[in-house]
Amino acid sequence: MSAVSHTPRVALLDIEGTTAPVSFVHQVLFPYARTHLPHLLAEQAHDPVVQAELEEIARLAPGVPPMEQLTRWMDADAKVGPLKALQGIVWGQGYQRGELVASLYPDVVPTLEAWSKAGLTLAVYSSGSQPAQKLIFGHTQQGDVTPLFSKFFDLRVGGKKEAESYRNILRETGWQAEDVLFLSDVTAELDAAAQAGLQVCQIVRPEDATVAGKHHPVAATLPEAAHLFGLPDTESAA
Ligand SMILES: CSCCC(=O)C(=O)COP(=O)(O)O
Ligand SMILES: [Mg+2]
Repeated sequence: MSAVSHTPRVALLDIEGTTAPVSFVHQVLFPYARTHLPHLLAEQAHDPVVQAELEEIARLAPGVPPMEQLTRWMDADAKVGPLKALQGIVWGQGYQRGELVASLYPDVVPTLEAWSKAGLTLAVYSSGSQPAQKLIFGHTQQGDVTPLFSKFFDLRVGGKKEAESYRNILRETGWQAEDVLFLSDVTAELDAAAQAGLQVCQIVRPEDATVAGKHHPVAATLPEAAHLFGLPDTESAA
């Protein structure tokens, strides 16, 4: 049974819990950043990009030593611009050294290839910084899959639990709200996107023990979401 009367033209995808396993983000990426951020701050504090983020930390948390503030944010899994930007820089060094390779759920690349082939526009909206998004999709076990995506949105459009952020994405792209399908594991993000008029689907991955909400269509994988929304899945595109 289809969940919609209007077939989406754009798929806007979350990362953690939707395209990349929560375990990869929390057990590989976050610990890697926690280990390497002190060295980045010690060695590259005068790099203009790092310096700009340190200034932003000082503005948000006056008087708190920057590494202490970053640790507080990491402990709280806070989605804050300077933390996300600096994590992205550290991850970039990790991918470059071959110490990080990104894991995606196995259904992601085949399904996105099928959607792209069918003419869908694909885009990412994650709390991870735009450079970090390009890094994760640029260094997957399946190679560089960034060419699948037309747009990468991060916290610069606003937080993912605020409807205004999705309106900002619509304004920036000219997409019609009803043409866009937002896929995420987090119900508060789906509530905000739905409030802005987007179609939404919760991705509930059994391996991540995601809890299904009551108000939005639910799928365990991207091919399952494809069936709900009248999109091609891997098999029908082959
Ligand atoms: C770019 S991968 C790391 C994602 C990240 O830093 C994060 O906080 C998870 O955010 P998402 O919006 O993808 O759930
Ligand atoms: Mg998520």
